[in-house]
Amino acid sequence: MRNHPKVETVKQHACCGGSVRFLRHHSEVLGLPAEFGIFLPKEALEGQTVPVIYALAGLTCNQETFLIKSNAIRFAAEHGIALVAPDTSPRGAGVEGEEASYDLGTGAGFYLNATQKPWSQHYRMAAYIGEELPSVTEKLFPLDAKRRGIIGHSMGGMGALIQGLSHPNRWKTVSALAPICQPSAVDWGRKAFTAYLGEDQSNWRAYDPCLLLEDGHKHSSTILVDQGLQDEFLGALRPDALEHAAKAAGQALQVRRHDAYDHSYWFIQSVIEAHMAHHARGLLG
Ligand SMILES: N[C@@H](CCC(=O)N[C@@H](CS)C(=O)NCC(=O)O)C(=O)O
Repeated sequence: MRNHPKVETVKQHACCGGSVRFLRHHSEVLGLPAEFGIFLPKEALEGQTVPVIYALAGLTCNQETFLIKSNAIRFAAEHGIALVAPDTSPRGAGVEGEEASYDLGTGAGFYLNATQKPWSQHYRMAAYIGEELPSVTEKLFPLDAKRRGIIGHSMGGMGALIQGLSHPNRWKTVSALAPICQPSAVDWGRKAFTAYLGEDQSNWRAYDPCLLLEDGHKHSSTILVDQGLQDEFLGALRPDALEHAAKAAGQALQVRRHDAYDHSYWFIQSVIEAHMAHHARGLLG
């Protein structure tokens, strides 16, 4: 692999014919050390340039969670696609109260760029996942910047939808698992947006998938969303609102609902194959 002086390999394991690694670097955007996970399929280890899917996890998770629990690696390996899994927030920013609750601060960066003190100095996950991380990983490994997909779960599903809608040229394919679809209208989003973005709700629109659609942002591909109907957070996720907003905006969207499934990675494991196939169609086709 190409050398990059600022990036340190923390752990490395052979997996599904390729390699899963956890790397630490100094993030300029976050102003802190940051860790991310990556799966490189065997094609990348052999030097071929491969497509890549960025995977955003939900509240309380870190750079390991999606790679360990989703079962995505097996299918990424079959398709010859890399996976990149960032953390869900900066770590050790030193903001008072950042460890106090599971849905604000550490583990809950909401994939946005905070504008309000004391969060604004380090809580800049939108720029991190959208700009810095792709630039770092694409310098280090043979990943194709023109064939990037993005997927996420819950808060990360919201992040994937936001990135896909607001930066359609950055991501060729988009999908989400039980995403927070209308954060401005639910407790999770209102709490986070008030803290990170302030009281003025006009500043929330750039981070709300439904409002982005209302404001004319679209992605040229069909967005795939899966949702369990026994999800304990269903009321706060609002897939119906996303469907309405997409219909009104003319955004192609497929929402698949599944009777027995909850919000956990057991649900994700059960639908991940279809998501990897969705990305493979767009990235390899
Ligand atoms: N109140 C719950 C909410 C956290 C939660 O359900 N997180 C989801 C994402 S929103 C998750 O993926 N948790 C990690 C896991 O299931 O391994 C908790 O603190 O455990």
